[in-house]
Amino acid sequence: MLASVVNATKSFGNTAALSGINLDIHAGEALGLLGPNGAGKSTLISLLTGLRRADSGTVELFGRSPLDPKARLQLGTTPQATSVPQTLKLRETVDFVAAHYPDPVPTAELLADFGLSDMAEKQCGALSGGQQRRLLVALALVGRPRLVVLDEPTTGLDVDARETLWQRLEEYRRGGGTLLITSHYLEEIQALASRVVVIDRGTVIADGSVDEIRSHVAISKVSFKSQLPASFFESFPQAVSAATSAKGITTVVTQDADATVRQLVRDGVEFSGLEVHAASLEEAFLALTRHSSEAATETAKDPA
Ligand SMILES: Nc1ncnc2c1ncn2[C@@H]1O[C@H](COP(=O)(O)OP(=O)(O)OP(=O)(O)O)[C@@H](O)[C@H]1O
Repeated sequence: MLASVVNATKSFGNTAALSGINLDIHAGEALGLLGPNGAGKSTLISLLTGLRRADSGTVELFGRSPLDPKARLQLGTTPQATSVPQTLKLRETVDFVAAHYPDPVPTAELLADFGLSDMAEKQCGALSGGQQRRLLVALALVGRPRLVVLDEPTTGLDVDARETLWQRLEEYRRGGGTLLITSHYLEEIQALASRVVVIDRGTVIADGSVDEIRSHVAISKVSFKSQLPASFFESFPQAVSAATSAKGITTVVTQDADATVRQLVRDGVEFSGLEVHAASLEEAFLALTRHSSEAATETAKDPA
């Protein structure tokens, strides 16, 4: 195990950012951390990277305290909203960070990997927003870290730039690296993560592969064209809702797609263009976090 958080709490004044959270990070995995705004993701990362201390509980990084420089030497990180030194050249910036590590990636190689070779002699202040993000992720990798922690690494990047960064991160992982990443882009988590942890209100509410997280929310969508009104399908067994789009496509949200399709046939419904979709990661995520906040509201309303 590379890192562990056991029963950690962290409050800021009266706000409990983390309330007894547990998390293990295993070598070689790409762990995607998901959660709504304010769920506690950045706070959790700040404990793991030694930027803050937990109020209670234990946090270990490579079997040591995350505050121990020996642990931090094996860690690469790009915190949310970091900026680059405006007047240093790119090459100087990479050299400077590389000098902290025993066996850094050579500067020219790293800049080439991230498509920044042409900019090597330019000042960092001249970089576009997307190039800055690329440089920051490159800097997280310069020390050949065992674990890379990235808090929303591709926010604000266009699709091409994002996909280029994903490729670099995949290569890092194929080379034996471990990744912890938060993102508001669910397709990013879907593309990169081998395991997904959903946190809400400072605790873990789901932990599994992308498919497992989706299956927590046993919901599918059955779509087709028919002449019947959507309300006809609402009474189907296991149906949750039904609606017809402007294009005349009816979508039945159901807890059992097979039962819905069997019922269509049994009722002799004339349908065409049948499609069945599993819930997306986004739908699963929304359902999980909505459920968790509704439960919390219920508890607050009824303290008994
Ligand atoms: N320095 C701070 N001072 C006071 N409150 C804080 C501080 N840092 C975080 N919080 C509070 O702790 C809670 C968790 O915040 P955190 O930044 O960890 O969430 P997050 O999941 O990273 O959110 P986001 O997705 O918006 O980045 C929030 O209620 C936030 O307002």
